[in-house]
Amino acid sequence: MSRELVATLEVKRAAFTVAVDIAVPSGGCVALLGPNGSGKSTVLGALAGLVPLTAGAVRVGDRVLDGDAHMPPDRRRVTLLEQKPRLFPHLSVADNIAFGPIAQGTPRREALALAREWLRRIGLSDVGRRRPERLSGGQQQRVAIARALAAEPDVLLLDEPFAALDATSAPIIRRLLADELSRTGTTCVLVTHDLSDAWQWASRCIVLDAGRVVEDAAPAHIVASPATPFSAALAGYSVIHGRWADGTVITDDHVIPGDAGGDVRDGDPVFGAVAPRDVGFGESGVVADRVRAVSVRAGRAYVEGESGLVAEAPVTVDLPTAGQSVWLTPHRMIVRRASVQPRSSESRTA
Ligand SMILES: Nc1ncnc2c1ncn2[C@@H]1O[C@H](COP(=O)(O)OP(=O)(O)OP(=O)(O)O)[C@@H](O)[C@H]1O
Repeated sequence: MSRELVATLEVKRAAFTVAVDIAVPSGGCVALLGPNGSGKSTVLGALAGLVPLTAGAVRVGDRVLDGDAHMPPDRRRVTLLEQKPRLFPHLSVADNIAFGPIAQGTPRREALALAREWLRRIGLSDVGRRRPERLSGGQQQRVAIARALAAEPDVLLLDEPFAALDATSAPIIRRLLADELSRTGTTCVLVTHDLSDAWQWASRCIVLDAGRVVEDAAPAHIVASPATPFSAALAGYSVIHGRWADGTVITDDHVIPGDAGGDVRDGDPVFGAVAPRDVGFGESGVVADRVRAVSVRAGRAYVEGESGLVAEAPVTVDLPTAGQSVWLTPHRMIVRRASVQPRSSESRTA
């Protein structure tokens, strides 16, 4: 049975409009990324049937969820898992997990046996009779995952499911969810602010800005060659904004050489993406800068200039301090037009 998700969404929320096409192959995962307020949760709400479409259609396999008619959320076999577990407070943990199967017609005794099996799988066998309020946040999120998957949805929508978890719970829950998604072959859309999660889970990343798709590419492509300032910053590059002229990016204060694609013309607004490892610093160089901050991580130092450039260096060298003048030299800067249309060469499908 195919669980391919194909959606063409248009949603208007007051002055805000989302217009997005999404296709996720059966059992696959697509990541939705974008700045705050770009429309990611609205897209998930629309797919779940919680936010009405102004126009468009949603299909999973051969089942039409939106189009000529609107299928209500509880019949769509599409489950939304958010940052907060949102368990039913008046039901026991086991009854929370059994809720979906019972609603779908599974006899109560059988559904509770299923819930016990899920509790064993998530390492919480001894808490089935408790109310959710007596569990920690991480335990509640594990139960929320079990409740979501026990209902055997065709599509699981994940809205930053790891964001509220501590450093101990997060990897356990990541692993649990990854195992269960691959075991059950559930199709998945993941909203995240973490490119590592997108890299690990998704075959494609769709980047939204102001309700429209501005980038649609494989995670590896976004890491190597980000097409928007947002994804460049997400991938760990320093981002410089300016205008392109004579092989350089001209900012208010600096002139920085870069490598632009053929579609960039003199005078175009552009952004440059520079990896810290590609920036040197010293007493002479390309950009006369002032040190904003110096940080140290895993034996490497990061010298951040007021220009926005960051230089990586060994901690053994004589490091400058904040406020000190320094010359920064970017050896390689990817330059792209600042307002990017969706990549026409990339298919919208995953
Ligand atoms: N119930 C609502 N009524 C009207 N407008 C709304 C409603 N919910 C969200 N919006 C607007 O829709 C836009 C997109 O919001 P949305 O929550 O989808 O963004 P997001 O990308 O998920 O943001 P974040 O990363 O902060 O969670 C915002 O401008 C927001 O103000």
